[in-house]
Amino acid sequence: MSEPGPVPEPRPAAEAAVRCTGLRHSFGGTRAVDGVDLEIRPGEVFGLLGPNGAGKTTTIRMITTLLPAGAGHVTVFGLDVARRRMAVRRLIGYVPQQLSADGALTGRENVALFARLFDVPRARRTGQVRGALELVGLLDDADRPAGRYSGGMIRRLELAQALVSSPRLLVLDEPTIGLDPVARSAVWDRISEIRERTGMTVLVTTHYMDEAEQYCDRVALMHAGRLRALGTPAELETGLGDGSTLDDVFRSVTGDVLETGTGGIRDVRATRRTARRLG
Ligand SMILES: Nc1ncnc2c1ncn2[C@@H]1O[C@H](COP(=O)(O)OP(=O)(O)OP(=O)(O)O)[C@@H](O)[C@H]1O
Repeated sequence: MSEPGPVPEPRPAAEAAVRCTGLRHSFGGTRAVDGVDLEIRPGEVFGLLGPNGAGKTTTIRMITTLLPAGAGHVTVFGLDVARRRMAVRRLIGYVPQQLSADGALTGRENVALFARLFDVPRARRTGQVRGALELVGLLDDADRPAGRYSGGMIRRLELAQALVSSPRLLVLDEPTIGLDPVARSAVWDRISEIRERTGMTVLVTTHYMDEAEQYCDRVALMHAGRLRALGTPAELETGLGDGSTLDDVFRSVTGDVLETGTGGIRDVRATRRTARRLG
């Protein structure tokens, strides 16, 4: 009988982009994430939907290595997040909800800063910075201070910062919150175009069900730390009956109302968080 060999490295190409198994995290007595099983396919735009406090950001922070899993397991392109933290980070571009652009620097300088932070080789930096700005449609404004950008332009600048290291997985936490409808669709159009041009996998959280319906390949509806439904928007809506919307699906699986109420889907707190940015 042969000796057991070393544990082989997972095969990245055949792997799911993200796989969460029995994922949990508590803050004191609050179960923020309470047993999430989830698989995101390479190349899809996957939406994690739910009201404030549902556990979306906590889930994303565990996937992006920023928070250790309380229990359960996460892999990103086959790499175990707990054991291969730095390798996983190199595969991910992350745009958090909080401000990450510096208003005193130009758009180009902001993206160049991220290129250095993410160790883009010096010889490739100028080209990668230009390429990322081009992908988000900011080349013409690249040399203006970011403090003069509109809210939508800042969101696109943050996208460019996350894209500059050519990640395989782009993670966006509420990319359109606080933006007017025109800026919101401009951000989504860029996300769709980036996915088409690069084949990147995109994981996005959003409060806006209409955006998820239009732009996500599949969605998971999250409530009180658990996933309550998962599928394509059309599958979920058809499952409930003709003419149903994702809001209806959410209401039917959680018994909760999306649009109003405490912690409701249109909570203005998060909107203010964005409105204050660069102010
Ligand atoms: N650092 C923390 N300390 C204590 N409790 C926290 C912390 N972060 C999140 N929570 C709690 O965990 C739960 C899930 O929060 P989380 O931020 O993951 O939800 P969310 O769906 O992303 O909502 P939001 O859109 O408001 O960010 C909430 O009850 C929240 O109050």
